[in-house]
Amino acid sequence: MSGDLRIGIAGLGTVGGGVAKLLRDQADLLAARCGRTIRVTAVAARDKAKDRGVDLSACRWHDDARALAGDPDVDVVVELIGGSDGVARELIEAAIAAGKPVVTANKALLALHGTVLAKAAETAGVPLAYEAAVAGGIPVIKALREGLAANRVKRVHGILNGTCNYILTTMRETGREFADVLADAQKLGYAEADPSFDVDGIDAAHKLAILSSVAFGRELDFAGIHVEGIRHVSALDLAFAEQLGYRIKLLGIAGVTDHGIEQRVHPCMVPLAAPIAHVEGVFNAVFVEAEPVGNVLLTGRGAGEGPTASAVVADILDIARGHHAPVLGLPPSRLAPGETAPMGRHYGAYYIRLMVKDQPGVIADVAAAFRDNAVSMESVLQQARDPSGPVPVVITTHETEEAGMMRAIQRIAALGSVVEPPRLIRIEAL
Ligand SMILES: NC(=O)C1=CN([C@@H]2O[C@H](COP(=O)(O)OP(=O)(O)OC[C@H]3O[C@@H](n4cnc5c(N)ncnc54)[C@H](OP(=O)(O)O)[C@@H]3O)[C@@H](O)[C@H]2O)C=CC1
Ligand SMILES: N[C@@H](CC=O)C(=O)O
Ligand code: NA
Repeated sequence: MSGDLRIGIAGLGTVGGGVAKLLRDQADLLAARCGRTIRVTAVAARDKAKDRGVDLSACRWHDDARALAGDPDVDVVVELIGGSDGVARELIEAAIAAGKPVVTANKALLALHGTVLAKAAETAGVPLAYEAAVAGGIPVIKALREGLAANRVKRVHGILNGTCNYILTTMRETGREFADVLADAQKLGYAEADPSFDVDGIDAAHKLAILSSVAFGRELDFAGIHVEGIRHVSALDLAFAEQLGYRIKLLGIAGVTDHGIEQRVHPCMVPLAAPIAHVEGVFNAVFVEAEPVGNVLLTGRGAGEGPTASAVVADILDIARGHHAPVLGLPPSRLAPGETAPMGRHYGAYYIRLMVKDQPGVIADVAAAFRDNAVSMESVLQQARDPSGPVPVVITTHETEEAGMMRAIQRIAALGSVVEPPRLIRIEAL
């Protein structure tokens, strides 16, 4: 490709609008960096009349976004609609079939159909770029696929959802309620169209599936990921965590274990001494452990208009320069099958908070449930004394296998003296 690079943008919301503005504002810089002018020639969204904060009157408008794939004035299709099926998927498939490079931020689509789409793109010989889909503005796909290409990755973990990190940080700092803080994240443009994707850990799992595929050279296995969100993290747990020398973060973790590659997303107790404990607000972080490089920590903004547009435009620039790497880091025929180690085999330490009736024998019953399932307690904390109502009891354990821990928790939950479902948070030794 030479001459002007003509861009068609589907979706003009937080990210699409941001991309149009960034291409306008940095036009000279981008042209200097790739030796070509990058122009938006066509756009599509639902509402033609909506003000996008950028003049798009010179662009062709398509009522049907899928028509961008066949528009003769579009060289590159940028999909910023979202959703794991429907128009976004059909547009990307049509663009690949038409031999047009695709840039997308759509992690939901890639997590579920990434292997098939990557194979289609490789077969057609067209780039499928998705830097914005994982950790927004942090160039983590480029880092793993290119900068760290000489390494064998052992483990990758990170804060992959800006909305959850913003909520956990703000709840801890201000004592405000979960729903109230979530509404703020939605106003700031961080949250997904359906915010339950954020708070239930699904968005982080989408990103982890992609990250893990690129890190370990495997087909994606979103269905195999163990996923828990942050709805049950209470102000009480946030405070106990600090008291014990931890901070609670929603982490995505993928790593090599004796039972295969583990993939899990859940709230974690992270030691306050770990750098990731201090990644706050909408910031994301990705920590890679690899040989021979050692440890690499990347941090930056994972959501919002500017950071996400930054990643989308970097992908466009790569295409303008004629630079592209295999979609998932390896030719599709070399990808290993995507299989995930069973969560029951996870081996780690745990924080458990019980609300119990303050009466004799409670701790003995709890300790017996742990003993019978080979779980060794590290500490027990009961601060308040209140014979009239339930009191919190916090237990931390030594490292143990998850399956035994779950059997113990089931037995503890059934005790008459335990008045609420036990709260369990895994402790990560980072
Ligand atoms: N927001 C963020 O911080 C980040 C978002 N992403 C991803 O980027 C993508 C876009 O997200 P975001 O910009 O936040 O979403 P928004 O909801 O802000 O924007 C979605 C856009 O898609 C348009 N749209 C929706 N349905 C259709 C359709 N059927 N045909 C044509 N256009 C349609 C909407 O049109 P209209 O405006 O007319 O309603 C809107 O312009 C998603 O995949 C998301 O996961 C990735 C990283 C960060
Ligand atoms: N909803 C996502 C947006 C970026 O992917 C988040 O909060 O991180
Ligand atoms: Na990124």
